[in-house]
Amino acid sequence: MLIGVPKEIKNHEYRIGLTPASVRELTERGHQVIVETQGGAGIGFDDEAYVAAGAKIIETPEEIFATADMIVKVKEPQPHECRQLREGQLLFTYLHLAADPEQAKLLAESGASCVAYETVTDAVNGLPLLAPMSEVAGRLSVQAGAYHLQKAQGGMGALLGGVPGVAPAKVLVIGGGVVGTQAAMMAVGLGAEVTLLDRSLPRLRQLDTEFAGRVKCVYSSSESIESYALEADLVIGAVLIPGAAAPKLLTRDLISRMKQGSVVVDVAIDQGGCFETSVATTHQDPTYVVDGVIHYCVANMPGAVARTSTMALTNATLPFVIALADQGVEKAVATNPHLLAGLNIYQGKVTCEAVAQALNLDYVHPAAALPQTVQAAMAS
Ligand SMILES: NC(=O)C1=CN([C@@H]2O[C@H](COP(=O)(O)OP(=O)(O)OC[C@H]3O[C@@H](n4cnc5c(N)ncnc54)[C@H](O)[C@@H]3O)[C@@H](O)[C@H]2O)C=CC1
Ligand SMILES: CC(=O)C(=O)O
Ligand SMILES: [Mg+2]
Repeated sequence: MLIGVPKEIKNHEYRIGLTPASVRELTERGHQVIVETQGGAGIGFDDEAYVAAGAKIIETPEEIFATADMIVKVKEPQPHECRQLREGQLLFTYLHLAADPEQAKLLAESGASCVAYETVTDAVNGLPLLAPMSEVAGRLSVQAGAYHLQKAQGGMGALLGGVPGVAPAKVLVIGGGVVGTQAAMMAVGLGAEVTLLDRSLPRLRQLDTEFAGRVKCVYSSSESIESYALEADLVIGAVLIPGAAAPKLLTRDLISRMKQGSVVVDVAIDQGGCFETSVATTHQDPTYVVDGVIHYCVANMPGAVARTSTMALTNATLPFVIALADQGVEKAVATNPHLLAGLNIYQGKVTCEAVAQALNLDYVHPAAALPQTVQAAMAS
């Protein structure tokens, strides 16, 4: 298969879909890989490293989109990238379609098969291609929050850990999955007073044991969200209903009653955000203020530490890239239900139920969208 890797074009996005090490794995299996010139240069993967791994360097993204059988990216394609996709082509990247009707429309119109990293599943109810970036974003969320609590950044001037004689700041983490757990761990490490809310009792039990009393693990309800948010210096939004738009858990009214100079970090912004006042921001201009509360809503937080993130992401995506390249999309998803869960758009049809629901579009079960011959093979 001819695999194409264009340079990422979102604001301050230096990650890349394949490292030279992952290119080598693919070329050793007989695949061809084309990489846009300077695609990994921002994080120390220069063109020579890709050539040494067996890739060919291509001058323009247009040539990559025009020739590759599979496009491997990191962030969701931007509108002019979507328009270059074509029928029969395979796109493998983050999509976050529930919050992005325009992208969903363009991808459906392209006729391409689009597999979203964030809805690929695993055998233990996890999201293995979201998890590494959630680990990064969870850890970063506390760094971002701590920074913006500083007076010169517009914050109230609080130090997360306090000092002897002065109480630590209060951190509220809403959602105790991968992002929330990593955020709580970092906040504990910095000495903050941490409360974590989740709606899953098994998850709360597990975290209560793991944090051994160092984090208050509380059931998430409108009441608990309100009472802890009003006391908080930093709130981190880390909820997810896979594939779906994030529920709005902090209302505008509640935000208006929070402490002046407090900070909210909405990590769930890529699924539309879990605070009513959240609007996606960029690394270049990451924050804005609503009613005295600083909002940090960067939709590609891991891009800030792009070298670590690229390696963590490609460690997880490579086995799936190999499966897709070796078998082609139809056979790969037909033989792996976890990859099938990643199929969001197939030849114009929306094949992820949560996305279809969020965007009020017709849903076709992914297995039913595949060609008859593949369906027959799946049934036997
Ligand atoms: N902004 C960025 O750069 C990045 C954003 N993300 C996003 O962060 C979000 C969280 O991701 P993960 O931690 O990997 O998801 P996860 O699935 O591991 O955890 C989500 C948690 O939210 C909980 N939850 C659901 N509804 C809730 C509610 N009403 N109240 C409290 N908890 C609730 C679930 O029980 C689950 O424990 C996702 O939207 C993900 O796409 C992830 C990486 C980077
Ligand atoms: C998950 C995601 O949106 C990111 O890594 O940018
Ligand atoms: Mg600003």
